[in-house]
Amino acid sequence: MYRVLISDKLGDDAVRILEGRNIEVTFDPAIGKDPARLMEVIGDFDGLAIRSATKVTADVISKAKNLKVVGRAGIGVDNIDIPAATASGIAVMNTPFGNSVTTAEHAIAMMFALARQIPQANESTQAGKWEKSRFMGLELYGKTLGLIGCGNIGSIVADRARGLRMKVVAFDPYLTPERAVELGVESVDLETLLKRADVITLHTPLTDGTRNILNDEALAKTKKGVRIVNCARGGLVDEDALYAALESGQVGGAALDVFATEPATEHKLFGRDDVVCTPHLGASTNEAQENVAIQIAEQIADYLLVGAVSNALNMASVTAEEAPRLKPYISLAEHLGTLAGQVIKGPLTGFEINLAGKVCDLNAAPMTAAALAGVMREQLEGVNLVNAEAVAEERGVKITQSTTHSSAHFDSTISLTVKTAEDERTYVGALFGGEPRLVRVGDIRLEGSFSKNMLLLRNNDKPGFIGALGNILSDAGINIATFHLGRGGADGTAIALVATDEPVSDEVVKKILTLPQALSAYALHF
Ligand SMILES: NC(=O)c1ccc[n+]([C@@H]2O[C@H](COP(=O)([O-])OP(=O)(O)OC[C@H]3O[C@@H](n4cnc5c(N)ncnc54)[C@H](O)[C@@H]3O)[C@@H](O)[C@H]2O)c1
Ligand SMILES: O=C(O)CC[C@@H](O)C(=O)O
Repeated sequence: MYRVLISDKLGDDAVRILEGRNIEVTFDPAIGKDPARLMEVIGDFDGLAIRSATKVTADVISKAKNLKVVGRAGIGVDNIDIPAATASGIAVMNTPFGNSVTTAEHAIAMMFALARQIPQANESTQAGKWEKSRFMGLELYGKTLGLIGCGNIGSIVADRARGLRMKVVAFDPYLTPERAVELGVESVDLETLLKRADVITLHTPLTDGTRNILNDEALAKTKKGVRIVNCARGGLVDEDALYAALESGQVGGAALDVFATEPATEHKLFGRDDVVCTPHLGASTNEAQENVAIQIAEQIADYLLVGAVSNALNMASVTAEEAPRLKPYISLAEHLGTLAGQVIKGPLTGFEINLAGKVCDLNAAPMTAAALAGVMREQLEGVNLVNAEAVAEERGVKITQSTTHSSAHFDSTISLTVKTAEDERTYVGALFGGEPRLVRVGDIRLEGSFSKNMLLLRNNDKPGFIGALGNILSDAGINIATFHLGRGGADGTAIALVATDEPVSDEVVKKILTLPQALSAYALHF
């Protein structure tokens, strides 16, 4: 039974869904705030579901010996060390849409709070003051909203702002002209946005390209009195620069849901009349939390139980519908890779995979990853579908994928060619009744299934070899389970694929190689 830890506050639906799918759940939001405890317990779990409090650091990952998936109920994954997770073969998923509407609404609410000073007016009124003349607001109708980042949340903010009859300009290097037209926004460069916006709202991830995107220099280019809203990530706005710009009046007000350091319990921007703050509440509605809890629980369960991959940040997607169809082909690809990995000597330099026939209709990425993982696992520990491509790329392996829509003798075949500095080998496999079979080695056709202990032999196709081989194996107490022959190599050679009940030792392999017809012999395990 798989075990999942929920280490942050998450909607109850997550527990119900996971348990309903026969997964054991530990729900303890205190663990997310206690890194030492997280390190202590994480080794017991196959899955981890989090929000933003739990920090999945490289240290945590190093202790997560059974962990297969980290699911972030939300969007931002800056609390997860994704390269470390990938290196350990752990899938990282998020729920990119579940809280978008709620967060966009928070940004709009923050814009209104700033424009009409609602928090300050509320506090003053409830304190018994009636300061009607103190709170002169800004009408948003006809004003220009500058969106920095126009993805899921930015687009919804644009839509709501247009409903308020604001003009929307957007800076987003990835916004296509067609999408801008569809959204009714004007796509502009950052300089233009800074110059024209009455209110600027940020909706980008925090990356090297966006960190401090509103710094001293940028704020100096804005309209005097501009309002700034940040419901995306702390660190997008340089907080010292913002403080100075508020002091000088260059910025007329700021509404911040996020901070460079969180939780932000003390801050130089606190206590100002021109600043409105919330404690990272963007996603905090029952609706959004229910959405993300349900989505992440289903994604984690689908991944662990079915092999389906949705919204993963470090591997290709596989739908729950295609996962069962892909499964036997993934197994075939992995068997071919495992075979190849046991035969090659020295580091892998090139890897080619060709899908032929009906298999071309399926998602190729998991098959490529499985075959690569199979090859490399023989040389490196801990390679799996999640990290195979990254590990191969790191080692400079040239990966080539191709498809051929017809397959000569089979419904579908997977062909794998592996290259090292000295060698190049090709293995082709197909499915028989859903089971993986080897159907070609180099240019020699054969038809053999994979089993736990095997011998792969190449010999000159001359009399006496099979009898002598049988004698060596029987002298070593090894029983032959199945024997498949392939003949007709261009160089007059034959291939034998022999399944044995017992493993074949190196010593026995050496004896086989003393036979005059023997060209190569490999003891394989699957
Ligand atoms: N406050 C909260 O509680 C809360 C809730 C949800 C999401 N968020 C945050 O909101 C942000 C946006 O989320 P989203 O779902 O819209 O993400 P998204 O990926 O859909 O959109 C981000 C957009 O930023 C754009 N972008 C990237 N680099 C840019 C750059 N240098 N300049 C301008 N634009 C750039 C991208 O092209 C993309 O369109 C994320 O940081 C997310 O973590 C915060
Ligand atoms: O879980 C939260 O409350 C924060 C969510 C938000 O920052 C996100 O990135 O989805």
